[in-house]
Amino acid sequence: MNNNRKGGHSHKSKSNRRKSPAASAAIANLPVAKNDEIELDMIGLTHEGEGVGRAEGYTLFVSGALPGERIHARVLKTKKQYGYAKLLKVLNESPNRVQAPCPIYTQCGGCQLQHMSYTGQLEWKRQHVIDNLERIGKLTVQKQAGSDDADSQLVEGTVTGNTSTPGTSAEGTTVKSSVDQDVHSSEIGSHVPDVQHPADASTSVKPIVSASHAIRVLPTLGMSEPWRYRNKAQVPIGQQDGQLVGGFYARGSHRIIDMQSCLIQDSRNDELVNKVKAIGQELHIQPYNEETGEGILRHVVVKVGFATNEMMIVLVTNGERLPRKPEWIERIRTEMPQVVSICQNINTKQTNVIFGDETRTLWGRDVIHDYIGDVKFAISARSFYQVNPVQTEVLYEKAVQYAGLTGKETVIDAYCGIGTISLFLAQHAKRVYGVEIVKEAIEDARKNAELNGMTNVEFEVGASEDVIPRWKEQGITPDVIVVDPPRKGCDPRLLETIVQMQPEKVVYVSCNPSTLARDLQVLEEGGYRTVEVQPVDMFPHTVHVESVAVLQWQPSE
Ligand SMILES: C[S@@+](CC[C@H](N)C(=O)[O-])C[C@H]1O[C@@H](n2cnc3c(N)ncnc32)[C@H](O)[C@@H]1O
Repeated sequence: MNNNRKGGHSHKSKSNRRKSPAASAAIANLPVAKNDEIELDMIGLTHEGEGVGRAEGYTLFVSGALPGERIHARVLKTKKQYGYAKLLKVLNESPNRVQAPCPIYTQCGGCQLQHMSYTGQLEWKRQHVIDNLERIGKLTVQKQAGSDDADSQLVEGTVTGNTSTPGTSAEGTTVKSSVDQDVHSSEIGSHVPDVQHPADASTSVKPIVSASHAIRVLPTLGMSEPWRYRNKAQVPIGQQDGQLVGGFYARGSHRIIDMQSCLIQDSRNDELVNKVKAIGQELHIQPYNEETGEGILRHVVVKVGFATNEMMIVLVTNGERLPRKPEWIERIRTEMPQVVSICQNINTKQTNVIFGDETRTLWGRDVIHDYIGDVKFAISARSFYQVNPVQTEVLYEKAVQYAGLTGKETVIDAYCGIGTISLFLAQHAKRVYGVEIVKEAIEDARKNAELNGMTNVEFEVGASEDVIPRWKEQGITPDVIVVDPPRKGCDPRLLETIVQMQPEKVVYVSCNPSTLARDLQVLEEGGYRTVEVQPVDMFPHTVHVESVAVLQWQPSE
């Protein structure tokens, strides 16, 4: 590549070109160079699940290595502040190391923590939340979950039951006590490294005031059976050696690796996908080719209602044509009687996005049903529905518990999706207002309210940061605001509006600890106190961490 031809390249980038690795290391005064074989102590894990090691103060990221381990590694790449190394041998194993049960774990990018014990994963997830609160939010976290200090900050009805008891997670999974976790975490160093990982760049935030109170972070609520928890599979279809294949893309590529079974997927979904591949092979369906844009079948999407055993299959096709449609329907119906809905989605765009705009019901209903707790949901081909229904109930119950509702309250549910949390809240509140940016999701939310005979909830389409200020002008005064934003967190205008509306409580459901920490800090500066944070393991064996936090309005004297 000739950097001179590229606009905007500085003289510096030009002069950095084509230096040998050894020369680069020497110039930057690095302790290691590319291809060096070294021994390394691992001190942490990034939010992407890579081990973090230090060689004479220089940070190296090593996939597959765990905190607390001493490893033999080869340096793959060096940059000024950090580099990457390949794990060659574990010299001293972490007590958390286990044999990953999935035979394709290292090829597939779906799970990142299968080589870590489940207890270790739960501890790491809690520590990851704490690290973000402290480093990004500049908030103070109690060293021992469950101390009297935090109890004194809780308002009546906020936290009840055994959820604040360290040592026991949801459904009886025992995790180490939080005291143990703190000790252990400093031993295993499962914290955010001081040197920012490139993938962590977006989490960098402004420095701030430290909070004068300490937040209680509870032990992660895990699953007693943390396998086969997913209710939805989305499988790309291709062809290899004349055979129809479907599974997952090999790490960092779009090469499909055929898969018969995924250990985090419900086995009914695996079975249905395998049947569809076999049927497609017999009916000579042409798989879609990403490069040429030719072929017909792009993806197979299957969903199962855990509580109802109803299944849906969606064949995503590159155009309206699905050859031998009656045979498809007949075969699926007879071979998988749980299927109540067979749909076709049409996607002609050259894109990574799975679904196109048009969905047709080929046979049966256009929705399947499922329950979370007592609330019934209709799930259509494209509607968003949490993929781990068991833990969703745990998460929502926690959110309702934190809201501390008595039946008299007005509640706003921002980023409400298809109204799942709203309907949970509506069972305990006077009135709930839900807002969501996707029109179809709000249509589903309204249908779901009707399905459950709930009349004390209303939904509006729009951006939370636009709609809620309007509600404020209209005189709506919420006692509680619940937010469940996407990974990028809440819009600053929404946070500002919350501070102006001053609801007694804010319940923040988050899928990203770094933006949670950033937003909590803003709310703290606006007069709220974060009382407690509960991490919930919605995605065992992956690095994803869900949390729910409760904040109390606490105006300065
Ligand atoms: C993490 S999901 C939560 C959905 C829902 N609470 C649930 O548990 O199923 C975040 C939702 O926020 C929606 N969203 C994204 N930006 C938004 C915005 N500015 N205003 C309102 N909703 C938004 C997304 O479409 C998505 O449905």
